Amino acid sequence: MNIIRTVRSVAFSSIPNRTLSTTRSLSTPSAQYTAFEVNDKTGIATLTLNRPPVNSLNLELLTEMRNCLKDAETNKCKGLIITSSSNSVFTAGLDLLEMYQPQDERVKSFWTALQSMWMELYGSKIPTAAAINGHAPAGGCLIATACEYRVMLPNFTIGLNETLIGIVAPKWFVSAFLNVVPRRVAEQAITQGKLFTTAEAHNVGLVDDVVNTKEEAIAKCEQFIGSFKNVNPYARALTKQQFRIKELQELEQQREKDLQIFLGLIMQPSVQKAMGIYLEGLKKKSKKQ
Ligand SMILES: CCCCCCCCCCC/C=C/C(=O)SCCNC(=O)CCNC(=O)[C@H](O)C(C)(C)COP(=O)(O)OP(=O)(O)OC[C@H]1O[C@@H](n2cnc3c(N)ncnc32)[C@H](O)[C@@H]1OP(=O)(O)O
Repeated sequence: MNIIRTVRSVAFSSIPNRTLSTTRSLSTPSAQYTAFEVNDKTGIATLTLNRPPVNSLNLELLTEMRNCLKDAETNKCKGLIITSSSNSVFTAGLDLLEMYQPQDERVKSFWTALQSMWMELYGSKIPTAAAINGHAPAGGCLIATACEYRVMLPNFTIGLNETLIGIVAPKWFVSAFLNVVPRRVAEQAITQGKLFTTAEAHNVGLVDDVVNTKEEAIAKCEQFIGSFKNVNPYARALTKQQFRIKELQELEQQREKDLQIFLGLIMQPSVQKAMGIYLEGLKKKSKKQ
C-alpha cells in the first residue's frame, strides 16, 4: 500500500502533565473519512472517524478503517485508539443507505468489508481502545466492543438497537457484547433494542470508564495501552487470541452463510419497509432541529 508519511507537530501545552510531542500522520492518498496519526513519543496510533454528519459506516469508511488498522500493525504501533471528530456522535452505526434499496454487488462488498473489519479489529495483535466521545448505536457499539477497553463521555447512548429498526443483530455482534455484559442483561437489552445511557453502560460494564472530555478519554486509552509496557507483545497477542479465537473462527468459517443470511433478511419487503420508515423518521427529526 502506498503510505504517505508527513510529520506534523502537535502542541500538547494545553493539556496538563504532558510533554511536547509529535504525531506522524500516516494516510493513504485516498483517505477521505479517517485521520490516522501515530504519536512519536508513545508509539500509539489514533484513528479518528471523520464522515460527517454522523460517521455512518459505509463501504469506503470501513475500507479506510481496515487500512488504518493494517498500518498500525505494520508500523508496530504500541496500540490503537479509535475516536470520532464529531462532538456528539462516535458513529451512528452502519450506513442505512447501504442496506436500503441496495445494489446487489455493492451491498455484498459492504457486508464483506464489515465482516473483515470486525475480524481484524477484534483479533488485532495490538492493544485496542475506544474513546467514545458521542452516541454509539448498533455498529458503533460493535466497534467499541471489538476493542479491549472503552471509555465514554457523559450523556450519550450506546447499545445494539437493531430490533427497533426491524433488523437483527447478527451472532458476532452479540458475542463481543457478551464479553463485557452479563448474559441476562445482554439478552434483555438486545431483544428490546435498548440504548444504554453512558451512566447505565458504565453500570453494566459495557464501558470501563467515564470521563468528561475527549482529551481525558484519549489519556485514559493511552493509560490502558501503557499498562502493557512491561508485557511481551507476542505473549500478549497469543493470550488475547486465546480469549477471542472462538468467535473469530466461527465467523471465518461461516462468512458466506452469514452474507447470505444478511442478504436474505434485508431484502425482505417487510424489512425494507421498516428501514424506509426508520430513515424517514431520522430525516424528519433532523429537519426539525
Ligand atoms: C438470524 C440472524 C440474522 C442476521 C441478519 C443480519 C441483518 C442485518 C444486520 C444489520 C445490523 C445493523 C447495524 C447498524 O448499525 S444499523 C444502524 C443503526 N443506527 C441507528 O439506529 C442510529 C440512527 N441515528 C441516530 O439515532 C442519530 O442520527 C444519532 C443519535 C446517531 C445522531 O443524532 P443527530 O441529531 O446528531 O443526527 P441526525 O439524527 O439529525 O442525523 C443527521 C443525518 O444523518 C442521517 N443518519 C443518521 N444515522 C444514520 C445511519 N445509521 N445511516 C444513514 N444515515 C443516517 C440522518 O438521516 C440525517 O440525515 P439528513 O441530514 O439527510 O436528514
